[in-house]
Amino acid sequence: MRLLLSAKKDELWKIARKRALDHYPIYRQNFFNKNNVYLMNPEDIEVIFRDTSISKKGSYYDPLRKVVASGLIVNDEESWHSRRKILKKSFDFSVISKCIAIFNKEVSSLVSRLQKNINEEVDLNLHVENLIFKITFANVLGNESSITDKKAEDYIHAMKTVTEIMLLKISKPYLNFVWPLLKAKKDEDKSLDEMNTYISKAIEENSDQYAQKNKTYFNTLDLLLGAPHLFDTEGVRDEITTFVLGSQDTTSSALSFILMALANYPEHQETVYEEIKNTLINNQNPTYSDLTSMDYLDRFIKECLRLYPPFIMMERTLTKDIITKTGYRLPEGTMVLISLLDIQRNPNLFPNPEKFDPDRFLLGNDTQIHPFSYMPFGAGPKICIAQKFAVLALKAIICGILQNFKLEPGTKIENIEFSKAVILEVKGGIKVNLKKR
Ligand code: HEM
Repeated sequence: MRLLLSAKKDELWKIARKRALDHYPIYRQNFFNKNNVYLMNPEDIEVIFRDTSISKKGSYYDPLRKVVASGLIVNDEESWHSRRKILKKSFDFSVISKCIAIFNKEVSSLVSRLQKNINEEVDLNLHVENLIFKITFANVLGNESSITDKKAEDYIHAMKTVTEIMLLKISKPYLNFVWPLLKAKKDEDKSLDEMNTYISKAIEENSDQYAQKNKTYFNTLDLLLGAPHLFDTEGVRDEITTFVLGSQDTTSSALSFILMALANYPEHQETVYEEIKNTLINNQNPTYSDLTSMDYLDRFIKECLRLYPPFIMMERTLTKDIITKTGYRLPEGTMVLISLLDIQRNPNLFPNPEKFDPDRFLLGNDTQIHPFSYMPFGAGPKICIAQKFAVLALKAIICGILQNFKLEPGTKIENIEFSKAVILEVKGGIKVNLKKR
């Protein structure tokens, strides 16, 4: 333990990766007197993730609770079930198929902006932040007209401060004792206030749509306002903030790594591009069915999310003693950590794990993959509610970019070093070179 504490942050990161490789299927690491167990065997994980009566989301998620007290992602109460049932309707076919027009509009304006960067090395993440915020928010409100670039930027700025502080609290839980004295607390309160004011105003401005009669289409806000017995004023705000927070960094991270992989593997980029060209013959915008029909793009994204899972770690705290399938006794109160980065690169679960091979996910080959060994969107009843929406958005953005640009590497895969964050990032960001198609 002393050895661990004295090592530098980078060293700790490497030690954690090596431990995961050396100690499959399980290892323990005490952290501030807490009994933390890393599980890697999919059958062990399945027991905990399928049965919500034996575990809950524990203190790992506390910093998030400060931001979205009752939001779905941290809700372990009875109400989770009924709230999720209602919110799930936000991602019904009738709703997300309508979002494709918004995706296409935002992607077109991104492409126009990027035309100015031809032959330059760009960090595309910086360019897509606004786009991701706008498409998530437009889906929630069913209306994008009230979201100006300036408003999006201000919100994203406040959200970044809050997420950085969340990371600080997760990595240094002992700060809790002196938190009220720190400047970070003031920054957190100010940014949270800005976020809440922004969302409350958007709710107020868009609530009148809900009152319209004979609606055939219900966006997230309609669904929330239509169930006041489940969502009070704060509940509505918490769920909307949860969607925005849950979407922003995860989707940006996924996109950055996908673009890096496209740029670094030109043969795969060509195959993806051919598929796009053959589907969108007149270089038109994709429809919902175009996006769902692109199988190679689908496998390419899956392989990127295997090697580069945006949500690095999931956690559950046991509410009962259990014996794992591999025979270990874990007492009530154990914090179980699921490191997606390690599990999805483990050679016991993925042969030749470092090889970039989208065909692992080819129909037939994918039967070898245990669903609880590949979980970029989580697994079990608490799986990401917006998985389909996120993949469609990623596909629409990639279509727009590859229809107009050829990508060459700025950042080289062999040189990347991950930042020690909650959401997967590369130190110094990911850069690609934009060439004209
Ligand atoms: C590539 C993008 C995304 C990734 C990789 C991702 C990943 C995840 C993961 C791993 C979980 C499970 C966490 C756990 O069990 O501890 C989760 C849950 C969740 N995600 Fe996503 N997510 C993405 C996009 C989105 C988007 C676009 C939204 C909203 C519009 C969203 C909203 C949520 C919500 C509300 C939950 C909690 C669900 C529940 O507990 O019932 N996510 N996500």
